[in-house]
Formats: sequence, structure tokens, C-alpha cells
Amino acid sequence: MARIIGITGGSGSGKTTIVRKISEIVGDFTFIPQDNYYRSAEYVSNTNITAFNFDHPSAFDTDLLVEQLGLLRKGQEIAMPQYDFVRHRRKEETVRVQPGKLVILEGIMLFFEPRIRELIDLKIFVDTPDDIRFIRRLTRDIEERGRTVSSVIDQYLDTVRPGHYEFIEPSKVYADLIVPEGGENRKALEVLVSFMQGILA
Ligand SMILES: Nc1ncnc2c1ncn2[C@@H]1O[C@H](COP(=O)(O)OP(=O)(O)O)[C@@H](O)[C@H]1O
Ligand SMILES: Nc1ccn([C@@H]2O[C@H](COP(=O)(O)O)[C@@H](O)[C@H]2O)c(=O)n1
Repeated sequence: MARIIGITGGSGSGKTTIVRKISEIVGDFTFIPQDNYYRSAEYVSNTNITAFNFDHPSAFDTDLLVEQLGLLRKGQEIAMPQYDFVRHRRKEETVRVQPGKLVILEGIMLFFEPRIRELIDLKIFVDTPDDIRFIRRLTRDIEERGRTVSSVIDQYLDTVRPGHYEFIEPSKVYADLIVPEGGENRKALEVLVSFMQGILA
């Protein structure tokens, strides 16, 4: 049965960066970003960015994520959805994901939902100060997600920050390991890599 490592933490905490650094050392894992399970909200744009709350558990198709994680655990292939952050919608195409011994699941809302929690073998919370996370998000969302400065600020104040304190920060209690500052934490990376190598051996 496949083992699942769950990496959560606030937006901009460095979750994706940790996974990228792990992949430079450990190649043989399946990567499942929770973001791919966002529900479509194509009526959203930079001028009405808070018309859909992307920082609420209901923003995700959790039924599909739980179903597909269950299949991967049992060693079955899935058709993973793909998400477009610029158009706020699920893409037409899916990606075939082959099962393996190790799955890394990454996303902001993993530990809030008991059905997801129960499927995770090792729970990691990436803990990065709010100001750093906001600065990283501002830069990334403008460069990669088609956003404007004012849309990032409006969204942060209206939904991202409240959602962080209501759903994400309290879920830290479920973590097995808390990693300060994400991808630059070399010792945490070493611990994670050796845990994964143990599963793959
Ligand atoms: N230690 C770091 N120093 C500087 N920039 C970073 C660092 N970690 C991540 N970033 C940048 O911050 C942005 C958000 O990081 P990312 O890993 O995507 O966070 P998350 O997946 O938690 O939202 C990205 O543009 C990334 O390149
Ligand atoms: N269309 C969307 C969908 C999600 N978001 C934001 O993404 C954040 C989660 O992704 P991270 O890579 O930052 O962890 C979340 O805080 C949503 O607000 C968005 O802006 N637009």
C-alpha cells in the first residue's frame, strides 16, 4: 500500500518549494497538489477576486481528492484534474498518475478535513511568518497567476487572512512535524528525505 506524506501550511509558506527541493534528491514519488482539486469559478477576475472564497474548505472538491487518494493507496491509476489559476477554473484535460510507493500531497487545507487527515501517514506543517508569506505571494501571484497588486491585497485582507486564522493555523495541532520557513530549512529537508528513502528502500 502506498504511503502518503501531507505537506500543509499557509499560502506562500514554501510548501511547493520544499517539494521541489525533495524532488532534486528523491525522484520516485507521486505529487498531488490539493490546488488541482479547486472547484471552477470562471466568473472571478482581478476586479471581483473575492466573489469566490478560495480560502474556505468548500472551495475544494474534497470528495474527488479523497476518492483519488484512496485509489492511489490501493495501487490504482488516477486521472488527476489540472487547475488554471489565471482563469480560476479546472482545465479540460486531466493527467494520468501512476501509483507508486510514495505520494506527496501538498496544499493549504489538508489537515482541516478529517477524511484527508486519516489518509496521511506523515503530516508536516510549514510555518512561515505572515509578512514573509504575504510578500512571497504578492510577487508570485503577479508573476505567475496573472494578478494585480490591488487584487492580491484585496483578496489577502478579505478572504486569505481570515481563512488562514480560521482553518489553516489551527490545523497545526495535527502535525507530526512543524518545519519553520520552508525550503531553506536544510535539516528539515534531510529528515524528510531520509524518511522517504526509508519508504522507498
Ligand atoms: N526561502 C525562500 N526564499 C525566497 N523565496 C521563496 C522561498 N521559499 C519560497 N519562495 C518563493 O515564494 C513563493 C511562494 O513559495 P511556494 O513554495 O510556492 O509557497 P506555497 O506553495 O506554500 O504557496 C514562490 O515564488 C517561491 O519561489
Ligand atoms: N483561482 C485561485 C485559486 C486559489 N487561489 C489562492 O491560492 C492559495 C493556495 O495556493 P498556494 O500555492 O498559495 O498554497 C489560496 O490562499 C487561494 O487564495 C487564488 O488566489 N486563486
